[in-house]
Amino acid sequence: MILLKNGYFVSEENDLIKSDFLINDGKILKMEIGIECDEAEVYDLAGAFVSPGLVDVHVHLREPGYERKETIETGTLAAAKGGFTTIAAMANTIPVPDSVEHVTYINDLLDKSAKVRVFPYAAITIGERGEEIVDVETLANMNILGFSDDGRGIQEAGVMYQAMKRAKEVNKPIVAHCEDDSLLFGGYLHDGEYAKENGHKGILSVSESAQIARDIMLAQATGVHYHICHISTKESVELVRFAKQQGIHVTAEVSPHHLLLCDMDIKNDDTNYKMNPPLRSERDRLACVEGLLDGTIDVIATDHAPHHEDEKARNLYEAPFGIVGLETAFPLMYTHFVKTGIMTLNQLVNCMSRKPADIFNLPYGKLEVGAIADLTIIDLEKEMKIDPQHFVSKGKNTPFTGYCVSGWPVMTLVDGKIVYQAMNL
Ligand SMILES: NC(=O)N[C@@H](CC(=O)O)C(=O)O
Ligand SMILES: [Zn+2]
Ligand SMILES: [Zn+2]
Repeated sequence: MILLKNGYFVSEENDLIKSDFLINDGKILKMEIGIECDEAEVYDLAGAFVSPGLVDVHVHLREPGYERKETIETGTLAAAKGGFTTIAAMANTIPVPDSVEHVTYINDLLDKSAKVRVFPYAAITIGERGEEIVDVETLANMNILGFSDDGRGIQEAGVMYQAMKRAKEVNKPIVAHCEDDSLLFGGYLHDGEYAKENGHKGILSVSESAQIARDIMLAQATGVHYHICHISTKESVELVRFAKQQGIHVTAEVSPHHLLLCDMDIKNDDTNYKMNPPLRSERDRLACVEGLLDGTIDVIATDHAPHHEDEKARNLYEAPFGIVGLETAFPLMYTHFVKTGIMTLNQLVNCMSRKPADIFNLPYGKLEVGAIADLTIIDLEKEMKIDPQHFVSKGKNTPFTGYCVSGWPVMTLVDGKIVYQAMNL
């Protein structure tokens, strides 16, 4: 039994409410002030904030296959340190989880090494090659969150249509990285001011939005739950807004970096600003913020994409796409969106915990008596500079080095067990 004393949670009305939390057998047993319990291990939260455990539906753990970049152990430790209790692992590993054998192998590795709850995605197509669809009906029964070929778009409309039809039948979402390869023209940064001024090849916004437009029509035709990964352009947001108005079952995520940065924030061709989709224009960034605030975009997902230092040391053209995010997402969002009054703390908790659980039909993201005891304790006052050398992730590739932010997670509980605890708590 664990007793957390003197915490605060946030109500739907965005009021901070003082409470103790008694946790037993993986559940919240009591939630009120003045709980006493002799048998419990007691922790004084000293006024810290208690959030339902954060949920990240878009993480690259890299294992199996790319253990040099990250392992299940280091990636899930980073999740725990960042306050995430449930994460979903993308399928661009070696092997790709595209068969019963490969999904079983990955689930076994997760059972052995994961420090937080992890659901893998199964791929949509064999080898994420966009051609042959996986055995959707069988894989749907294997503890997977949904189907995704993240890292690549599905180029053929017919392949996507058939995958959606089959996913709909088994009640699983299609989680889509939207990118039309025929519209890339060798680009590797957003086709905007920074690319032009510095002589780089640009990625058109339409390479994302054109595929989203296609897929929204396919989602309407099939009735599948279609979830869009890392949305980044104004046009994409407008398409999702339209789709929701039509009653099409579409959800979308946005990453903290697309909410915080635009292409003009790139400094000195630093590859820590290179990710896919790229940092877009300020106008796109503002559209993403607006979309998140009005509910067009449902959730925040980090797209934690660790790479080795050697790989990121290459030039902008040659370095791989991707930045880490698990250990900085909450403090960045809290500091730049809640403290500035752009969104409420309750809205942030909704976007990072309740809604990601809800849209994927997971029983998490709840802070109430009887709920599963996935809790994140956050020191909203604690201010600290982001220093990648302190990351537990193997990936140090962040553009946020030196940002002074507050709202650091200090304790994370999964199923009522402490999986992370800061030294000073
Ligand atoms: N986002 C990225 O820039 N990179 C991701 C792939 C992806 O999410 O598309 C990766 O696996 O490195
Ligand atoms: Zn992607
Ligand atoms: Zn990704």
